[in-house]
Amino acid sequence: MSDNLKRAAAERAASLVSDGMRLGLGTGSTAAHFVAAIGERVRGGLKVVGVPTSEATRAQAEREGIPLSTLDETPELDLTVDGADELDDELRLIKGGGGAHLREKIVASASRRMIVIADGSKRVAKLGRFPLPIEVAPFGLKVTEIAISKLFSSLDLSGDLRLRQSADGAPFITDGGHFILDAHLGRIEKPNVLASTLNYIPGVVEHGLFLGLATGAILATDQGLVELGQI
Ligand SMILES: O=C(CO)[C@H](O)[C@H](O)COP(=O)(O)O
Repeated sequence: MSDNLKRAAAERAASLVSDGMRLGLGTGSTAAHFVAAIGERVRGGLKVVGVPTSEATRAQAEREGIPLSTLDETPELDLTVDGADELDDELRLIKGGGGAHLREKIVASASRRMIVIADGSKRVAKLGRFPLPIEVAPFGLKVTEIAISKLFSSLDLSGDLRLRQSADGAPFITDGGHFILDAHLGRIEKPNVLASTLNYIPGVVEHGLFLGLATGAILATDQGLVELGQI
């Protein structure tokens, strides 16, 4: 998707922001346009406070001059705007392509509204084409991997689990100091069952299925913006 379309979705989301709002600031290339748009408005006098979902977003928001807070200081947020790797018509998401889904999920769960901004091609009939990111503790990696594979078999899911690597070939390390296993599943028939059972596996820190968190979506397409849910 062109950067102009990402920016258009982000600017529409930024137009929903008003004085006094406590904002969750998402992570990724689309969310970065939202952070830039909010920065511009802050420099024009908008009064908001932001809670970043990653160290990268924190650094960008600081450069933009957006006043920042933490969830400990500000545990209730009015609106989170974030990107997604996949979404379906029930506003169920796969996130974590950028490896930030642990903080993204905590921030979204602290928000009254979560609006997804994304490229229209990320809208799917069934989740799972995008590999599901599963953040895991480095300790006992093999044991956790085996437990996840057994869970997949018991749910009739097949596909590889791949340890995410950085450009230098070393394991990718999240902001929380964990690894990510990307599950190449193809299709996820029952996201609710998979989401809840993954959470029971010791060693799984958080997965990228966001269910019941997004309240709306703004999708950028060549034909214009498409809005889903409550905006
Ligand atoms: O979940 C995420 C990061 O963990 C991102 O929001 C997701 O990967 C989408 O990124 P982009 O807007 O660059 O396509």
